[in-house]
Amino acid sequence: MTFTEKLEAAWKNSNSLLMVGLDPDPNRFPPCIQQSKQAIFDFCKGIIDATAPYVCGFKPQIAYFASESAEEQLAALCDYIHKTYPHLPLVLDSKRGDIGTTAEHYAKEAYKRYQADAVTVNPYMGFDSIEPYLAWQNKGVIILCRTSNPGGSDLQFFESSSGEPLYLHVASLVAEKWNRHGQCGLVVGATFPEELKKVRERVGDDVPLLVPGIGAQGGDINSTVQAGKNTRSTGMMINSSRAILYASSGDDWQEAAAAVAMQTRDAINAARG
Ligand SMILES: O=C(O)c1cc(=O)[nH]c(=O)n1[C@@H]1O[C@H](COP(=O)(O)O)[C@@H](O)[C@H]1O
Repeated sequence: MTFTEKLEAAWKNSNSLLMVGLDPDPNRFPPCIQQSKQAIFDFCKGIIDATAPYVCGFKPQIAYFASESAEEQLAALCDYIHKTYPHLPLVLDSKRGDIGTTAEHYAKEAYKRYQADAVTVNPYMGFDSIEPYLAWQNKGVIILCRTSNPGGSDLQFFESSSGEPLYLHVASLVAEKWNRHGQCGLVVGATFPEELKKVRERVGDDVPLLVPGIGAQGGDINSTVQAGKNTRSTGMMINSSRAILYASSGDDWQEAAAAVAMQTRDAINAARG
C-alpha cells in the first residue's frame, strides 16, 4: 500500500482529517509522567492511545526527540504506532534538505530507521534534493510550500518575473513535475487560508495538503477546511500539536487530550459539510 492509499483509507475509515502532532516537551509533561526513565515515550504513547480514535494519522517532530537524545524513544514510538495502529499513517516531520547523496541518507533515516509513511522536506535546494525520497515509491514526500509562520512571507511571497509568488511556483513544480507515483504532498499553513485556497486550486484534488496552524497558532478551522478541502471533502491532514498534547497538565491529561482531539475532529467534519 502506498502512503497516498493509506491516507485515503484513513480519511475514510477514521472519518477524520485531524493529524495529531507529537512534539514532546518534558517541561510541559504532567508530574505523573516526569519521573519515568522513558518519559518521552510514555507521554507520546499516552497521547497516541488517547487520540487514535479521532485522527487520520500522527506527526512526530524529530527535533523534540533529538534535542533530548531520545531518538531511540522515537524509533520505539514509530514501531508502536505501526504495530498497534497499522491503519494510521505516520508522517515524520524532519524538514530535511540537502544534496542528493546526503538526501539519500535522510530518506533512509525517515523510511527505514523510523518506518515513516511520509516525511516533510524543504524544497529550497531544488529537485535533486527531493529525488532520493521518490525512489521509495510507496512512501510520501510532504514538501514545504506556504508555511504557517509569519517569517514564511520573507521568501515565499517573493515574486518571479511572471509575477507569481514563490509558494505557488513550488506548488506547480510539485504537482506538474516532481509528483512521481503520486507520492508528493505540500505543507500549507492554516494561518493563511487565502493562500491555502490558491494552492488547492493550483494542484487539484489529488495532492494531499499537510495543514498545521490551527489550535495553538490560531488558525480558523472553518476557513481552513473551506479553503483546502478537495471536491471529495478530503485532501488534508490538518495538524494540531500543542492544543491537544498539553490540554491538561493534571492526572487527567489523557482524557483532556482525547476530548480536544474529538472536538477538533468534529469541528473539522462540521466544516466539511
Ligand atoms: O511541517 C510542519 O508540520 C509544520 C510546518 C509549518 O509551516 N508550521 C508548523 O507549525 N509545522 C509544525 O507543526 C507543529 C506545530 O503545531 P502546533 O503546536 O499545533 O502549533 C510543529 O511540529 C511545527 O514544526
